[in-house]
Amino acid sequence: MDQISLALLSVFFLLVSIVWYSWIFKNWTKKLPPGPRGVPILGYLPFLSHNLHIQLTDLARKYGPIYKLWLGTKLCVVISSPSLIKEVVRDHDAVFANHDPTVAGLVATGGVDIVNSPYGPHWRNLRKVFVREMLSNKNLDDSGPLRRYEVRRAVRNLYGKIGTNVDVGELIFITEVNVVLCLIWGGALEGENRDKIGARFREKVAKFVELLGKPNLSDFFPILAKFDFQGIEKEMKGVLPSVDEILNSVISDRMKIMEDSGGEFSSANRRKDFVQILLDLMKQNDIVIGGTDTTATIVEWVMAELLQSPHAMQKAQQELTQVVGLNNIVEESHITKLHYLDAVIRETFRLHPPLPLLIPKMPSKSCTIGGYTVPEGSRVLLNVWTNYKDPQVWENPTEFKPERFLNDDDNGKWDYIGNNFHYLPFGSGRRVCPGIPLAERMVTYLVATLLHSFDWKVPEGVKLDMEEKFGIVMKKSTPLLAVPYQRLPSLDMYE
Ligand code: HEM
Repeated sequence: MDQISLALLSVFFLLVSIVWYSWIFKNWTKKLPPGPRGVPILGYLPFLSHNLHIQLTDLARKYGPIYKLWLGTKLCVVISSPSLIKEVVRDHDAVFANHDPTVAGLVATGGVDIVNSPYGPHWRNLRKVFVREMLSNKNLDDSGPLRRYEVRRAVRNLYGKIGTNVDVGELIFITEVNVVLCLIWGGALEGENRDKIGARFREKVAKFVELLGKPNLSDFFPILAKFDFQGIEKEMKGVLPSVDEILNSVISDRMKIMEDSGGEFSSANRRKDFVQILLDLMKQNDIVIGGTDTTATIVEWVMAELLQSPHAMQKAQQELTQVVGLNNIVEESHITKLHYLDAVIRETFRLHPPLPLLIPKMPSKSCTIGGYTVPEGSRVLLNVWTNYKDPQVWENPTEFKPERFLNDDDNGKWDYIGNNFHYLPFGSGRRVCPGIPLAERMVTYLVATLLHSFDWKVPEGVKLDMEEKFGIVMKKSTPLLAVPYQRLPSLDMYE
């Protein structure tokens, strides 16, 4: 850092102190939640650990289910009991309907994508078209053959790798990218592009997601944002062109095909504003990135848990033999009959929720939660990870036990749509994940196919590492390597 930057930083800290203390004074009369003190100006920032979900859980034990952290000038409120989460996403849903985008997120998307758009007409239009047009039951049913094609392609890809180490996350990522690309644009990565671009794309997406979640001084001292002291904005700007370049090549191919064929976009019954919204949606990388990274991550965790619990792996495979048969291959129509596998997936979502703090929310006005004031503009983290480890609700919470989701009396109790505040892997309320119907189908279909077609083993001499690495999307700390062995009498059915 040069002299000028240092001088600027000193002036800045002086100004911030004034603003900070006057803010504290203004809010003195409000009953803010309890929380650790931290140090002047920086607040709790210097104490944040890299495994934030665990640290926030420890703090909840000390300060209770709602507490505050000062991170620079930003007040962060962490909420972790189901009853208080309900107050946020059900009782005050409209007030908490804004996400709180990071500077990196705004740089990446311009703030006009579904995830980062403020709650209002633009967001409502995008979301409505996305849900009604792209993720409708009809569109999902119509795109079934596309998913089948992609999943079978992944299995064929595995033929050549029998007996060797496979990076499970990478395999699933490329498959899922193509599924989402097909669903949104009707186009996918083809030919040599598939493996070459697919791997490069994954690397860029990993960086993109990492930057989104990285603690950034610009977020905690907005006045500092233009200096970009940590260079996160610069790094994001460096990653974006590669991500866009890959996506744009698919988009422009599809646009050309649609223009040449005078297809559905020019049909008279489509209103111009609707077409514009649809085109806006199609250009959004947040959907492709959000949808693929989360799905690949949970499939990797499911496979890791099953490799660690051979008994559960065997039970899931027995169910597949019964429902699908060894001379047949898995179809999406089998999914609703795979009850044990469904429990395995729900249990994995509980142990390793891909978004352990959901997406940070920002109240549009001050609001009372659990008797405490949550001021307008603060950052609200809903720590669902903590809830899933609560021994009052989950017996032996750290144990992988799919059976806990197999109680007949629980019909619908553990759904994904956010009605049960003890279990919210996809969030809840107005901003609940709109991708649930696709995610649910894809995760089950992918895992079912992998388990039905192959037996899986941990590579010789490798110790299975189950450590989590905190981020907006919480991944395995080391990628899962596993070795496939042929399970079906013949793999010709996949040709
Ligand atoms: C395992 C898979 C997935 C998980 C765990 C997941 C989880 C989530 C969560 C927790 C949220 C935030 C909810 C909230 O703020 O309360 C979210 C939002 C979102 N998800 Fe997903 N998601 C998954 C797959 C997908 C897929 C496949 C798509 C699209 C193809 C998708 C698109 C989105 C979008 C667009 C939003 C933002 C919604 C808004 O702000 O209105 N997700 N997701």
